Amino acid sequence: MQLFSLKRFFRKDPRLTTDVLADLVDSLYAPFVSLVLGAASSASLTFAVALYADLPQIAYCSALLAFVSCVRVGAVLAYRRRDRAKDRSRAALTKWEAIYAVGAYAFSGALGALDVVALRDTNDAVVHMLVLTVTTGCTAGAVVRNSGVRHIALGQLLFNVAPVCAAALARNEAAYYILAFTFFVFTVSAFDICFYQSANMLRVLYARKQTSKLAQQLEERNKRFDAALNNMPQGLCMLDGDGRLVVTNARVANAFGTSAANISAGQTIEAFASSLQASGALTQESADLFVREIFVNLRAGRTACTLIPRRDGGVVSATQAAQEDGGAVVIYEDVTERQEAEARVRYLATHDALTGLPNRALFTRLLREKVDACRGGQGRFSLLFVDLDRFKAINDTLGHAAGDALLREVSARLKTCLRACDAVARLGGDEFVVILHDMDTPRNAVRVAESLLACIAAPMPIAGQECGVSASIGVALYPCDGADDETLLRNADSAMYLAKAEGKGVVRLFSPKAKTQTLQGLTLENDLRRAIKRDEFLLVYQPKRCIATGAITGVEALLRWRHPELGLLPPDRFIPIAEESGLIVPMGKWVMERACAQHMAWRAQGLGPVSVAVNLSPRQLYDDHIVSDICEALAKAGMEPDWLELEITENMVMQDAGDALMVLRAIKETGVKLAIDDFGAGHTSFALIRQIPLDKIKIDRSFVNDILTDPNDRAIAEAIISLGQALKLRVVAEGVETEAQEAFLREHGCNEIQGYLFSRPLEADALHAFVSDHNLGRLLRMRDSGAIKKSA
Ligand SMILES: Nc1nc2c(ncn2[C@@H]2O[C@@H]3COP(=O)(O)O[C@H]4[C@@H](O)[C@H](n5cnc6c(=O)[nH]c(N)nc65)O[C@@H]4COP(=O)(O)O[C@H]3[C@H]2O)c(=O)[nH]1
Repeated sequence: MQLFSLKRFFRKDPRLTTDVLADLVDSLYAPFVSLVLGAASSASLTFAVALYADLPQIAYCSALLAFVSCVRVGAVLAYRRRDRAKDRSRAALTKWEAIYAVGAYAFSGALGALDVVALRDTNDAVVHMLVLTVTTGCTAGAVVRNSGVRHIALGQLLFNVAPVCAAALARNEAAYYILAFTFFVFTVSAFDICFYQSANMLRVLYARKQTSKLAQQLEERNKRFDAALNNMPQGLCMLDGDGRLVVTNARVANAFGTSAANISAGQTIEAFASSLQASGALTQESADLFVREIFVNLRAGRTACTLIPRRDGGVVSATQAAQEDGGAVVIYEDVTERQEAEARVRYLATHDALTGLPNRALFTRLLREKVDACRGGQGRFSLLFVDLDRFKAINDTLGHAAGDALLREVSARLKTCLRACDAVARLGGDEFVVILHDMDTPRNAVRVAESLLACIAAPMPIAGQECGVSASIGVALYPCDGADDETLLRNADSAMYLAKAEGKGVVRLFSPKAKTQTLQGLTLENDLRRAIKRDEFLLVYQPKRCIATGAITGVEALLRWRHPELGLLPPDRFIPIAEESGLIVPMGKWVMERACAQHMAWRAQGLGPVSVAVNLSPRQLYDDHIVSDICEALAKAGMEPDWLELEITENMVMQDAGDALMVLRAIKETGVKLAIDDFGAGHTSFALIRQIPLDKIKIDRSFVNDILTDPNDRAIAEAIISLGQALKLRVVAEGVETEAQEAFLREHGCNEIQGYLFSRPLEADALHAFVSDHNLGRLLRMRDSGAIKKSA
């Protein structure tokens, strides 16, 4: 069927790509020698025939043949000289194919003409034989040579053979009929060969193109694979089922901190492990683990991850994934940093970052384990709840960095004072807890707790200054003060609360009383939160008297709390709670506003010039809004600032020469007066006092109390008065109860006194009446003594 499918034979393959067309055109022009030799031999032979037959028409044909051959040789030379790079377009190729086809058809036409002339014009059998030999040879050559381009091969076949057959039949002789038939058979066979050769050549060309395309794709894929392999952050090894490295990258060596020379494809995993060991990357043990795990996973065909310790302390993770062919892919990664980070996270989850002590979470676990271990009479222990006294004030005064340093110092001291078997933890803030192993009697537990107190109380250098801090400790014993961890901790906390309530800096054992006190403390704090809104606070005012003139110069506003159930509470019952909880800030603001308003109310009622003093707490001093709060209180009342006096305590400025001074100067700039309260009780350096913009010093009540009997107190009082005089500050003595005390103070140059001698703190109306009476009495005394007349 193929043989007679002429349409198909002539049709160009639709898949014919430009590349393949180029190869086909090349196949036409490439056999140069055969073309030259074929042309030369056929031309010379036909010339010889022409001479032999002595027929000019044969000579013309052979001349035409020679001419066409020369043109064809020229075309081949031109094709070979062309610029291949530019001349690869489909149009150019089609042009060259057409040039070749014209040459081939012309050559065959000339040959066919020769055959017709020879068979028609002569009966010489030798001429016929020579001409037909040339035709047969050229036809066979053309079919073989041009079979890549079928229409050229077929065209030549037809142009060569058809004239022979026609001329042979025209002779009307039996022998020439046979000749025509033979040529016909030859044509059909040549046709078949041409078809086969053509198809085969196309197949080969397509296959070659496909192969080169695949090779190119493979090369590109390999390049991509290599790029991916060498640029991935992890090391990769592909192993065959026998544990031999098939593929690997340089990162494997990096992960083990060794050179890439130690690893190569084709190596067994044992050889690889040995080279890692020899290079010092792995210990013998790690190398064994490295090989063992790979084979275990290979055999089980499972995916698994192994951590391989390096000799330098690093860790490499090997994640092995099984492959279908029995091999595996292993990803090696240096996870040293990740492991360290995880360890750090684990550490931080259980330890306090500031002090390095176990945190609440770890301590809760330790305490629970301890209780479990001691359950059923298996053991006893003590739990201490340690809370620093006035830590918040210290933190606020000296700053957080100093507070942190103090906490670190305290935890270091606690650790040093305890045995290795005891445990200490920081619950948060300034709260520490201690488990005293085997400490089963109250006496022993208290003894250790007191030694901790002493240890904490020793002066510590914080922020470049000697700082003294005390702590309160509550003690609960297992199992008598709590059979489970929560109860025990709660009871130790209650005992600590009792220690705070009973003066701070002491140790208290848990008792039902401690529990009640704690409950009261907590209840008070809750009540305190609501007290401002419910208007439960009130101010009382204690007058101050000028020693020289006897006039009331000012009053000190003192806070009281009218508790709905507990009645009137003095400040020492609630100020410490307010300080601890921070409620002192809004409370202090309320006091300032109320005192200013009262001062203006008295003035409106005709009371003479009486300044009003208000106590400031450390928390207030370091509150960002203190200056604006002062201005607001003055503005609300419409009061001039120099009638308001703010009393700060010595401790508030004791250890800070920076922040405290800055705030105090800003306060002073508002125009209010500043007094230092309880002077002498702290450790303020005289150098520091000089830097504070003060107006007044108040001698602490504790010195005034025994001023006549205790030489030390007397010396201190005298020194304070001298200091005040030297710094040109007014000196006020607090807590003056007797005339003898007043006489002493007068004699030594003290300016003012405050105390029960002439007045307790009074409510606003009572104070108004007191000052009016006092002034009236004074006027009368002055008139009686003639002082008024004299001055008038
Ligand atoms: N034994 C005796 N005591 C006398 C005598 N004269 C006065 N006092 C008492 O001494 C305290 C003087 O106040 P302070 O030193 O500022 O000491 C105050 C002050 O530090 C604090 N406080 C009172 N009100 C406030 C306030 O509004 N804000 C702040 N932050 N603290 C306040 O509470 C402390 C105690 O205040 P109060 O209980 O009112 O006690 C007052 C007063 O009643 C006397 O002759 N003999």
